[in-house]
Amino acid sequence: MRVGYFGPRGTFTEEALRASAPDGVDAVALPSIYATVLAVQDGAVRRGVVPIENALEGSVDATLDALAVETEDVVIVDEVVRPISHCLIALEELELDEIRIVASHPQANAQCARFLRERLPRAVVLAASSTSEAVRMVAEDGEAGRAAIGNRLAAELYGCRVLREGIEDLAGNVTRFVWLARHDDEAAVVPAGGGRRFKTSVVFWGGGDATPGWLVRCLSELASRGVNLTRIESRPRRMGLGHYMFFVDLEGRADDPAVAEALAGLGTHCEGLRTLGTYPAAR
Ligand SMILES: O=C(O)C(=O)Cc1ccccc1
Repeated sequence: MRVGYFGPRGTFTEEALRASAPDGVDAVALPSIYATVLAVQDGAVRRGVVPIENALEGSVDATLDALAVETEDVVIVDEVVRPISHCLIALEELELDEIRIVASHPQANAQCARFLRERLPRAVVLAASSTSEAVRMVAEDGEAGRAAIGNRLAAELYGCRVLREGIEDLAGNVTRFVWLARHDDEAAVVPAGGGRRFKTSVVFWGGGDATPGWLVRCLSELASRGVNLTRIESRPRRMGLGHYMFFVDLEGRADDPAVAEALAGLGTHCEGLRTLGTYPAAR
C-alpha cells in the first residue's frame, strides 16, 4: 500500500509513519502537507500521514485548512501521538556563537523559541518547508555558520552532525499525527468494538454566527447529550473578520446514538457541518 507523508525523507512525520504503519507499506515522501492531503484525495496514494497538533505550539493550520477547505473526500482514519525532541544540526562541528543562520519548520522553531532566544541570540531564524528540508538545505549549500533544527534521522540521512539534543522549550513535547484516507475507502474504516475508545472530528461554520449565543447553542447540542469535547479550534473562513470555522474533536463514534443526535442538532444551527473522521483514539 502506498502511503504519502509530509516529507522530504527524515521528517518527524516519517518517524510517526514508521512507528505506526502496518507491514508492507510503501512510504512516499511528498513536499508539503497540502500535497499529501491532495494525493490522498486524488488517489495517488492510498493513505496519508500529516501532523495536526503540537502540545507546545498548537494546531498545524495547513492540515486543518487542507482538510476543511481544499478537499472534500479526505477523512481522518487514525491518530498517533509521538514524543518530539529537537536537535540542532549542522554539516560540521560548530560553536553556537559561529551560527549565523538557523532554519526549520515554523512549528519546530516555535517549539525551540527559548533555546533560539537565549543560546543563538544573533542567529537569523528562517522558515523551511519541513525540519528535514532545513537539514537537507544545510547539507546542500555546505556553507559554514548554518544550522537546522530537526531529528537525528534527518542528520544521518543528509550526512550532518548533531550539535545539541533536546533543545525544545519543555520536556514532554508531543505531536499528534493523523492517518488520512478517502471517505469511500471502506478498508480504512476501523469498526467499533475491541474495547477501543473512539474520537470524532468535525468542522462547522456559519448560520447564526452573527447572533448572540450562537456558539453556546452549538456546543449545548453536545453538552446536553453528555458528549465530551476534547478540543476546539477556530480558523478564519477567509471572508472578513468575524467569520470562523470551528474544528471540534469529540469522544465517541459518529454512529454512537448520542453523538449522532448531537451532530444532527449541531447541524440545525450551522450553514455547514462536515465530519472529518471517526477513528480510534491514540492509546
Ligand atoms: O517538519 C517536520 O519534520 C514535521 O513532520 C512537522 C513537525 C515539525 C515539528 C514537530 C513535529 C512535526
